[in-house]
Amino acid sequence: MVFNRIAVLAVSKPLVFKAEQSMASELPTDRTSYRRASTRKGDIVFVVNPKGANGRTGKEWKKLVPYLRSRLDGVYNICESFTSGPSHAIDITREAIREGADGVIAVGGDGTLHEVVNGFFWGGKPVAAEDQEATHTTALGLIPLGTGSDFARTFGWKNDPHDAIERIVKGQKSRIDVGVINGESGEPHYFINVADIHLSAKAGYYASQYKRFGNLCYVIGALRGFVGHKNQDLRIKVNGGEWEIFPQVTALCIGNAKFFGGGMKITPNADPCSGDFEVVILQDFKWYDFILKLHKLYQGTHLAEKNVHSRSVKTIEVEEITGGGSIYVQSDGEHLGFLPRKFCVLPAAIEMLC
Ligand SMILES: Nc1ncnc2c1ncn2[C@@H]1O[C@H](COP(=O)(O)OP(=O)(O)OP(=O)(O)O)[C@@H](O)[C@H]1O
Repeated sequence: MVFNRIAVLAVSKPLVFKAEQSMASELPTDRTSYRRASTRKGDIVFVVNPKGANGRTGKEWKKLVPYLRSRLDGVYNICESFTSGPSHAIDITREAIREGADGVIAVGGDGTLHEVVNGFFWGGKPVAAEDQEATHTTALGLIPLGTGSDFARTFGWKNDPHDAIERIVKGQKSRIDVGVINGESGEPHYFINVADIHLSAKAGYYASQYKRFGNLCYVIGALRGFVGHKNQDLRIKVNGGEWEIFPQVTALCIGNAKFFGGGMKITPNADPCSGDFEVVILQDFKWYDFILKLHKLYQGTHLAEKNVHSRSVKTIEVEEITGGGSIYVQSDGEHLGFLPRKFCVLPAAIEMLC
C-alpha cells in the first residue's frame, strides 16, 4: 500500500505547532499521512475529518486547538492530520501506529471513528509498531464532532469536545471489543458501534446523502428507505450452531454498543466491554409501527414488543433465503454492501481512552 504524506504538527519545542495555520480553507491536494514527531515525549495523532457534520467538525476543531494545546502541551507531542477523503483516516491511523504513536484520536463522527478503528488492523491482524522494542500500544480516542456521534452516547459522553480533551489528559484506558465482518471475499472489515441489516441499513445509506440537514437526515433516510421496502425471510447461524429461519425480518442489528441512527437505543443491552454482541431482530414491522413505536426505539424499551427478538452472541452469520444480494448491510452508519455476511466479536481488541 502506498502512503502519501501530510503535514506533521507538533507542539513540542523545537517543533512548531502549526495547527491553526494549517487549517486552510483548501484541503491539501496531496493525500498524505502522519509522520512521527522527532522528540520522544509521546505522540498523540488527531485524525480530523474537516468535512464531518457538514463542515462543522473542521470549524469546531479550529476553535479547539488553542485549548488542546493548553491542556496537552508538555505532556504529548500533538500531531494533527486532516483527512482528504473517504478511507484516508485508515491510512493515517495505520501509519501512526507503525510509527509508535501513543494515541490516535478520531475527530469527527462515527464514520471517522469507524475508519480509524479499521486502521488498527491490516490483513486480518492488529497493526503493530515497527520499533520492536516499543513497550506501549497505541490507544484509540474520540472527540465526537459528527452528525449522529452515536458511539459516544453509550458511554454517556456529552457532545462537548472539552470533555473529550479532559479524557485524553486523564489518560484512563479500557480495553474494548471490536466487531469483525467477513463477506464472501475480500479483506475483513471492522466496526465498533452497531452493524445492521436491511431496512435500517438502507435508511442509513440514504441518510448519508442528506447529512447537510443534520439529524433530520435520519428521518429523510428512513422515509426513502421505506420506498419499495419488503420484509424478508433471513437465515441466521449463531455461535456456529444450527441455521435458524427468521421470517419477515424488517431489520437485524448487531450491537457492540447501544445507539444508532442519531440516538436510537437499538441494542440497549450491548456493552463494548462485555465480549459479546447484542443482536436485536425486528420482524414484520409495518410503516405505521415505526410511528407508533418510535419512542420505544429511542428509549430502548422496544425489546418488550412481541415481534422484537434479542439475544447475546459472539458470532452470527446472516443470509438471505431467496433473492439476489439486495439486502443492505451497514456498519457504524457506513454502507458496506449486501448479504451474506458473518459477524464476530474480537474481545478487548483495542485499548480506548475513556
Ligand atoms: N476530506 C473529506 N472530504 C469528504 N469526505 C470525507 C473527508 N474525510 C472523511 N470523509 C468521509 O466523511 C464521512 C462522514 O464523516 P463523519 O462520520 O466524521 O461525519 P458525520 O457523517 O457527519 O457524523 P456521524 O457519522 O456521526 O453521523 C466518512 O465516511 C468519511 O469517509
